[in-house]
Amino acid sequence: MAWISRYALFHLYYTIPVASLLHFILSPLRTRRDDFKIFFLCAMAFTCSVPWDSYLVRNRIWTYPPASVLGTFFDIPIEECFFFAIQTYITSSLYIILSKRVLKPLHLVAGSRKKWQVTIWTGITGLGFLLGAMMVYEGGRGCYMGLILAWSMPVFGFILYVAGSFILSLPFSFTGLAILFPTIYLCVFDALEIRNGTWTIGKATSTGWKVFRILEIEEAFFFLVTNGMIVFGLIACDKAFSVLDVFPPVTFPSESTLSQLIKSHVVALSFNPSSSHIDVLEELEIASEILKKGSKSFYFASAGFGDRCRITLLNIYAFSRVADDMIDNARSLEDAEVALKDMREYLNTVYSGSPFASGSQTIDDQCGKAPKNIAEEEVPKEYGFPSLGRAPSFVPQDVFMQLVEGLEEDLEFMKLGFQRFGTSIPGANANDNDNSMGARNFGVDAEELLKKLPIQTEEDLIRYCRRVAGTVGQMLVWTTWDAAYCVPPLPLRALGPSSGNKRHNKTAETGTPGWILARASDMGVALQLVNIARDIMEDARSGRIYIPVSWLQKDEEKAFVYFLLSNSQNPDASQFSLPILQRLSLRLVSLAYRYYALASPALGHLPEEYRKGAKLAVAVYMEIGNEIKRREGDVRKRVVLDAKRKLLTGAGVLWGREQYGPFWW
Ligand SMILES: CC(C)=CCC/C(C)=C/CC/C(C)=C/CC/C(C)=C/COP(=O)(O)OP(=O)(O)O
Repeated sequence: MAWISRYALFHLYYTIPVASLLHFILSPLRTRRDDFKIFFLCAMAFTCSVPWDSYLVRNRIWTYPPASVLGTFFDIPIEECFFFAIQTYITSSLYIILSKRVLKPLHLVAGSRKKWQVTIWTGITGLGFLLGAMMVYEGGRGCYMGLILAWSMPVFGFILYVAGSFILSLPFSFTGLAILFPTIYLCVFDALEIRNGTWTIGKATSTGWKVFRILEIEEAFFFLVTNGMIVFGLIACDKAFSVLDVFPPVTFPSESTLSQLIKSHVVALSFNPSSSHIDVLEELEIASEILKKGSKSFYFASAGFGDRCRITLLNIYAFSRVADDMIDNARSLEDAEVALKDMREYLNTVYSGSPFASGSQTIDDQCGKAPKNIAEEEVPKEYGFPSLGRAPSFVPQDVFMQLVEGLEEDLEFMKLGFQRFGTSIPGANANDNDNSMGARNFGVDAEELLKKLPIQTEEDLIRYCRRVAGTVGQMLVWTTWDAAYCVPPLPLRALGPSSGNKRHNKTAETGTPGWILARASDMGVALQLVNIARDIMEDARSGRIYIPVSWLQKDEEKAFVYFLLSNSQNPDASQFSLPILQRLSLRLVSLAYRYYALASPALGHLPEEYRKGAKLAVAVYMEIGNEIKRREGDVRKRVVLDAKRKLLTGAGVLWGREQYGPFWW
C-alpha cells in the first residue's frame, strides 16, 4: 500500500484547501458561539453518520477497494469519518461567514406568521420519511435513496418543528448559497473520484439515474441533504442564541450552572415569540433602520460584532441619533430644552432599579450584582426614544448623562441665534456674498461674536468630543464586557466611584479597565474630530462652528469663520478662502490622529472576539480622515466613502496589518 491512500489524496486536494481558506476568512470574526456551533455540528454529524454509513458499507450500497483507504472504523474508511467532520466544517464556516451581515434576531417573527408554511414543510418531511422507509423495505434499486430519506427526514422534521418559522424568515440568498455551494462543489469532485474508482456506488441498490449524466442522483441528493441538515442545525442554534439575546428574561435562568445553561438554550430553541413579544422585535428593527440610515460606515462595521453585542450597539446608536436629531430639528430653543429634559427623564426611568443607575453607588457596588431584567419592564413610550434594550443592565447611566450634557452644549449655539429660528447675527447680512467680505463685514461686532462662541479653546473642543463621542466609545467597551463576560471584569475596583468623570485620565495603569475606558473616550474624540472636519460646511449651515476660536489667529481666519456663520444658509468657502478651510480641516484631522495614536493600543485590550469589530468601526471612520488628507483638506463637498473603499479598508483590518492608520504610521 502506498504511504497515502487515494481517498486521503481526495482530502488533500479538494477538501482541506477549501476548509483552510474558509478558516482563514472566518478567523478574524470568529466568536465563541461560532466555535461552539462548529464543534456541536461536527460532533452531531459524526455521531449520526457513523452508524448509518457503517450500515451502507456492510450492505454494499457503496464500496471501496481496500487499497484506496488508510484504515477503517466500524467498516467505514477513516477518511470517510474525516469527511463527516470536514464537510461540516466547510459548510458551517461558509454559513457563518455569509450570515455575519445579517442581524439574526430580526428574523424572529411571530411563529404564527409562518405557521402554515412550517406545518406544510414539516408534513413533507413526514411523507419523505414514510416514502424512504417503504423504499428501504422494498429493497432493490430504491434502497440507497430510501435510506437517505429515512435517515435525514426526521432530522429535518425536528429542526423545522422547533425553528421552522425562523428558518423560513432568513434570507434564502445566504442560507441557499450555504447549502448549494458545498453541494455543487462536492458533487463535482465526487463524480471525479467515482470515475477514478476511489469508491463505487452499488448498482443493485441505486436507481441508476444520473445528474448531468455524470453523478448518481443518490450521491447528489446525499450532499444536498447533509449540507441542508448542517445549515438547518446552525440556524436552529442561531435561533436559540437570538431568543436569549433579545428576550433574556423569558429564558435565561439566573443560575449559571451547566445544566441551567443547557436548559435555557433548550427552552430558547423551542420558544415562539407571541404578539406580546413583537414590540421588542419591532424596536430592534427600528434601531437597525436608524443605524442603516444614520451612518453607513458604522452600519457596515456593526457586522463585525456578534449579535449579542451588536443589538446593544444598535440600541445605543439609535438613542444617540434620535436624541441628537431632537436637538438639531427643534423648532425653538424651548423645544430643544424640553427634549433635553425628556432625555434625562427617560434615562432616569429606564435606569430605575438598575445597579448602574446614577447616584451614590460606586462601581464596586455594581460588581457582582445581578443585572435587572429591564427588557421585562414596561418602559413608557411617551418619550418617543428608541429602546435602550439591555444597556441599563451594564452601561453606567452617568455615561448617557454625559452624552446628554454634550447635546446640551449644542444649545449654546442656538442661544446665539445664528440663522436659527429666523434670527440673524448682528452686523451681518445673510445675502451678502461679497468676495471682499474679509475687509468689509468683519469688524468689532464680529470680534464680539467670536468671543461668544461655545468652543473657545482646544480644551473646549475636546471636552465636547468626549461628551458626544467619547461616551459612545465607553458604552461600546461596557457592551463588549457584558457580551464577553456577562458581568463587568473584576478589576473594575480600579475605577473608583462611578460618578464623576475621571475616566479619561492619562495616569490609569495600562491594561486596567479604567485605562481601557479612558482610551475608548480618546478614540471617540478621534472619530468625532474627523466628523467635525468633514462636516465644517454642513455644521455652519446649522449655525455651528466647532473650530476653537483660539485657532483663529489671523484676521482672515476670523473673517472666514464669521463668513461661514453669517452666511450659514448658503456658505460657500470657495468664494473667498479655500486655503483657510483646508488648513483648519487638516488641523482637525491631525489632532484626530494624535488621539487615535493614544487610543489604538487599547483596542488590543478589548475582549478578544470584539477587537476586530471595534478596529473595523474605527478604521472605516478614520479612512474618512485619510480621504480628507488626500483631498488636502478641501471639504467643500462632503467626503463619503464608496462601498469598495469600505470593503478594502475592512479587509485590511480583518486580514491585513494590525495597526490602522495612514501609511506612514
Ligand atoms: C480604544 C478602545 C478601547 C475602544 C474603541 C472604542 C470605539 C470604537 C470608539 C468609537 C466610538 C464612536 C463610534 C463614536 C462615534 C463618533 C462619531 C463621529 C459619530 C458620528 O455619527 P454619525 O454622524 O451618525 O455618522 P456619520 O458621520 O457616518 O453620518
